[in-house]
Amino acid sequence: MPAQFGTYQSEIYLQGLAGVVPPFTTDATALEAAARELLEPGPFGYVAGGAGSGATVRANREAFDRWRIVPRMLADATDRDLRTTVLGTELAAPVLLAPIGVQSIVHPEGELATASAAADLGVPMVLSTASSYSIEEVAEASGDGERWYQLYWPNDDDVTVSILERAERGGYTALVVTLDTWTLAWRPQDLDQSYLPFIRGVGTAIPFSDPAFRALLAQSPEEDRNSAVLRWVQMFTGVDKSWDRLAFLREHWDGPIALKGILHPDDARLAVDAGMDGIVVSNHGGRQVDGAVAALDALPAIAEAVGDRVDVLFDSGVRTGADVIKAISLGAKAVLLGRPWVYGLAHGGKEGVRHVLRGVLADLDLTLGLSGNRSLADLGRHTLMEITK
Ligand SMILES: Cc1cc2nc3c(=O)[nH]c(=O)nc-3n(C[C@H](O)[C@H](O)[C@H](O)COP(=O)(O)O)c2cc1C
Ligand SMILES: O=C(O)C(=O)c1ccccc1
Repeated sequence: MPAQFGTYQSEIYLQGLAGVVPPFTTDATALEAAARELLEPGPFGYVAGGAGSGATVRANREAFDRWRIVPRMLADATDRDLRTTVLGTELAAPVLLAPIGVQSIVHPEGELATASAAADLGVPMVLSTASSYSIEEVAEASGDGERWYQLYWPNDDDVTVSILERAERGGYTALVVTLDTWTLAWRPQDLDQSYLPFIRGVGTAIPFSDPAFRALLAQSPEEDRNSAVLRWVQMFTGVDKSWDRLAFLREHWDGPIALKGILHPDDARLAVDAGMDGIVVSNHGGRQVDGAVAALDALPAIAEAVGDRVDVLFDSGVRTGADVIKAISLGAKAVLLGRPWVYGLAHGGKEGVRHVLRGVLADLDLTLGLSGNRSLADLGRHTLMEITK
C-alpha cells in the first residue's frame, strides 16, 4: 500500500471540526511573509534574498507560472503511487530537502530539528557542508532516516578526504557536489546589513569541527574565532578545480555522486562523461548568478541531453505540489525543496518543518490525482501546456 500523503488534509479538517486551525499557514507565500515578521532582518534577508536585482529569484517563479497542468477526467486516479528511486535511494515521493547551510540562524536546533522531521516522514535530507551542527550530530538526529551529504569542495585534499570519510561513516549514502557557489555572489540585502551568518553569530553558525581543518589552524577556533572564519571562507573560495578533478572525489567516495548547479546541457553531458550518477539542475534559488536562466527553463534541454544516463534532480522555485508535477513532467526524477521548510523551521522547529513537508506532499498527491495521474510515470510533456503570451 503506497503512502497516503493526502491524510494531512483530512487531519487539518478534522481538527477544524474541533475548532482548531493549523498551527502555521498552509500557503508557501504567506509562510514567507510571516517569517519576515518573526525573524530579525539579517537572517530573514539571508534566507529570502537572492543575487543582485533578484531577477533570477523572480524568473524561477515566473517559469513555473508559464507552465499549466492540463487535467484529465475519469482516469481512475483514486489510488496513487508516488514512488521513485534516485541515486540508489528509494523515495516514497519525489521530494528531498535541499542542502541549506547555517540553519541555526533561524532556529537554535537548526539541522537537528530538520533531520528529525525529515526522518519521521521518510524524506531524505541533504546535509550542507556549512551545517551549524557536525556531520555526526546530524547523523544521530537523523537516526535511521535517509541522508545524503552536500559537499562544498575544499581547497585542501586532506580536508576533503576527512569530510568524505566522516560522511560515509555517518551513514550518508549519496554525495551532492555543489559547483555554483565557489564564491558568494553580490547579494545586496546581506551587504547592506553586513550580514554573513558565519561572521555574525559565529560560534553556533558553523562548528569548525573537522579535525583536518582544525589541524591547519595556528590557534583553535575557540581561541581565535576570526582567523578560523577567514581560513574557512578561503577553504571554499576559488576554482582550482576542473572536470577531470572529479576523479579525485570518485576515488574517495564509494556511493553515487551528483553535481549540483547544472544549467547548460553541455555541462550535463560533461557530468555524464565524468562518470557522475546524477545532476541537480539548479540556479541555487537565484542566489548566485543574477540574470541566470530560470532553472525550470533550463530543465527540458538538459533532460533531453542526458536521457537516462544520469538521474536528473531539480531545484529552485519549487513551492507547491503543482510545481513538483511540472518539474517531473519536464524531465526531473525528483525535486529538492529549499526555502519553504526553512521558514517552517523558523516558525516551529521540527514541527514547522514537518508541517511544511506534509503540506507539500499532500498537495502533490492530491494534485497528481485530480489531474488524472496515478504515478510519476504518467507524467510528461503531455501533462502540461506552455503559456507563451
Ligand atoms: C539560506 C540558504 C542556504 C543555502 N545553503 C546551501 C548550501 O549550503 N549548499 C548548497 O548546495 N545549497 C545551498 N542553498 C541552495 C539550496 O540548496 C537550493 O538550491 C535552493 O534553496 C533552491 O531554491 P528554493 O529555495 O527556491 O527552493 C541554500 C539556500 C538558502 C536559501
Ligand atoms: O547562502 C548560500 O546560498 C549558501 O550556499 C551558503 C554558503 C556558505 C555558507 C552558508 C550558505
